[in-house]
Amino acid sequence: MTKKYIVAFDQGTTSSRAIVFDHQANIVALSQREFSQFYPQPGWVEHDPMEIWASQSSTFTEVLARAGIPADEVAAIGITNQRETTVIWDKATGKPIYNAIVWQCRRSSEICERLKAQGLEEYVRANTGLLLDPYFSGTKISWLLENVPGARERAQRGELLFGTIDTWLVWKLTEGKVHVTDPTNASRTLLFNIHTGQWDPKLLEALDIPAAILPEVKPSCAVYGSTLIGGHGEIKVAGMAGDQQAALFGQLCVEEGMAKNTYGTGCFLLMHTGKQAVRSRHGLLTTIAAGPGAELNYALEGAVFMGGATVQWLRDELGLIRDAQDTEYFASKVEDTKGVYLVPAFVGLGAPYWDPGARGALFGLSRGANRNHIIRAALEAIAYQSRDLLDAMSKDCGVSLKQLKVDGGAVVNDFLMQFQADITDVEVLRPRLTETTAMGAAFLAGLAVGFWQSMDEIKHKTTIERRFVPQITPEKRAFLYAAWQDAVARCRS
Ligand SMILES: Nc1ncnc2c1ncn2[C@@H]1O[C@H](COP(=O)(O)OP(=O)(O)O)[C@@H](O)[C@H]1O
Ligand SMILES: O=P(O)(O)OC[C@H](O)CO
Repeated sequence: MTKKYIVAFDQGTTSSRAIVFDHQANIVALSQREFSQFYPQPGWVEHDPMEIWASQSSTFTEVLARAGIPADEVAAIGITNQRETTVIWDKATGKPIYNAIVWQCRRSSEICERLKAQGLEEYVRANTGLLLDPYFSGTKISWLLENVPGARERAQRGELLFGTIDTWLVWKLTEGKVHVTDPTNASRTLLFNIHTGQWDPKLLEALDIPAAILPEVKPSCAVYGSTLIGGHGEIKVAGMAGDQQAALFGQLCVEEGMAKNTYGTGCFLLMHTGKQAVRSRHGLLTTIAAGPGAELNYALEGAVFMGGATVQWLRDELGLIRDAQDTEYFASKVEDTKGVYLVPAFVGLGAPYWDPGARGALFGLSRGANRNHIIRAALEAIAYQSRDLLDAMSKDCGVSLKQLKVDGGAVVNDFLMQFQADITDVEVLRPRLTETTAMGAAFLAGLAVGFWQSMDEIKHKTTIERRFVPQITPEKRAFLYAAWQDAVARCRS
């Protein structure tokens, strides 16, 4: 049977998606399932790993049915995933010992403070490119080993395995045969030395994590194993990257200085820095970029925790909208926010502030402020936070970006994209296919199995659908942004 398709699994924070791509990198079919979010305490966020697997595997069956293709026409499955989210499971039974601790979860703040007190921050910064913040997997693993009864002893006896979601999915797909991750995901764990490309023994010791629970690290573009999931023989599992690095690759930002911003649950601005691991002096992270080869490439990254999730908050907690897309309609009904600013520091602030103790606030309410102003302020907050990242990146690199490639669920919102261009004074480029995260995973998988032969072949497979050009005056931009900075300052812990 000729292999005509690549399927990408895009396991995000709010939903699991499976997308079938053909040889032209067109989307043939898509299937998506949301899954449960658990908030057991303020600032804590969990997922059920079994529900993640069930939602992801069912999207595969569904997407093949929608595309009307048999599983044996699939050349490979590529994987991209929410990063940092931590699962520990029993090697023999496959049962998770606890829920997955999600990247947004703040429960390991105290462990971070402990490590800071031990003077570890500089070592972490220099060797992992990260900071001591509960965002990253390492302290989530420590929390699980400290708090789940018997976990440390079981880990020491070699009975448990750790994985981020990529690792968990490959392990499930291969029925427990393959325990693997890639450098982009490994570089988010706090345990991976981004210069040597190995797990770092000093950090494993400091966090008291047995090396035996860690997966093997293989290149992002490689064949990891095969799966019987489609029920029609073996399909290769090949190519994986954390979702932000997959989006960078899917946007074909593969050379120094190329950048993209993804608007999903969070917002993630990444700039490729080639073979150079640039150290930020303005609150950004150094991370590994995905590429077609085995050599390590790097990126600078700014991560904002509440991007599209701010819109979910308007919908689920305030009941101001019924659907995320309603925000565009309501925000456009008013000329401005009437001075209302929302700082969505609901789980603290990420880059460039790194303030886990900050909390959200709504400022500037007057008697005439209504739902439209609050909704507009929520969308503007997403763009303001992205400007914070862009400014930090410009300071680190000494150059200002003129163009920004965008992707992710929220970029369909024209109001948001226009405001982003206005407030940053940068041209915002929206691609024809905004599923660039999945496309990045598909490219990695397709290159790994020879479905596509080279970067040259995939280079022309993405096109721009719309350019958003800045339209406000420099004075207005400066006025609006100064008030945002003031609002952020008032939310700091
Ligand atoms: N039209 C829209 N306007 C603003 N936000 C939107 C819109 N559509 C979706 N979103 C937001 O985008 C996010 C979903 O994007 P997605 O890329 O699927 O996220 P993830 O990969 O993190 O699960 C949600 O947080 C949702 O609130
Ligand atoms: O699920 P997303 O797309 O918001 O991405 C989550 C990030 O990978 C967290 O670092």
